[in-house]
Amino acid sequence: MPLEADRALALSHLAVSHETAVRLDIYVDLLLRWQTIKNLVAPSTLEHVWTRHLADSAQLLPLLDGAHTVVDFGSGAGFPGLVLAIAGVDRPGFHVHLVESNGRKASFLREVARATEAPATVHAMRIEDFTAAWRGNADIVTARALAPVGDLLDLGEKLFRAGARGLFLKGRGADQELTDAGKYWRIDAQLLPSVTDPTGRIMVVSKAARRSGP
Ligand SMILES: C[S@@+](CC[C@H](N)C(=O)[O-])C[C@H]1O[C@@H](n2cnc3c(N)ncnc32)[C@H](O)[C@@H]1O
Repeated sequence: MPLEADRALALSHLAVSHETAVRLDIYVDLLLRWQTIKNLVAPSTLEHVWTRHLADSAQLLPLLDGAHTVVDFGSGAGFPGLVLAIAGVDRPGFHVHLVESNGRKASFLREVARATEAPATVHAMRIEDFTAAWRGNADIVTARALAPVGDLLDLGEKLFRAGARGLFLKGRGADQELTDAGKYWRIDAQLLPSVTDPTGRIMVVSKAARRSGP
């Protein structure tokens, strides 16, 4: 499918303003430019960048409720965190923290955030170091294609203990991940169908507490 048709399909799923669509265009232009030298996403996904990456990320928007602060673990080229920041630009007080340890990807994230004026801060560091130093509040933790939910809960324990909810874009193994993590965590979670991927699931973790003892 040509890029223009993929863009039209993605935008038909997303209720975004003309201004947001323009910002997303800037994002995609930069991604295509940087990709030739920095290899930021799997080349096979570029043809469907709008549906595969942007619309996939943006489907979390309605689930943010009134969240002000989002922390995105392992942002890569910005999915889902940077898309949420761009699409949420008009929400008062909204801010997304993008945590990405790869320096080349972090530079790209900074460049897109600057060019789109997205309310985002890039933390070029390991998630473990970020959470250890984190002193703020987080309403939501997001992640896509980073780790099974049990590992995400380990990484974000401090944030979940303080009341953050999790929004994780998952594949077909989401049920099994919850079963595995349930050995160590008491989890209130819901699995919603992905709008963009028939095998995908959106995992909504409303509460997670580590089980004590064996
Ligand atoms: C498979 S990519 C997924 C990127 C993006 N979330 C997406 O869905 O396209 C995982 C990303 O997480 C980053 N990452 C992995 N472990 C990390 C850690 N402990 N701290 C910070 N970033 C990490 C990697 O550098 C990589 O960019």
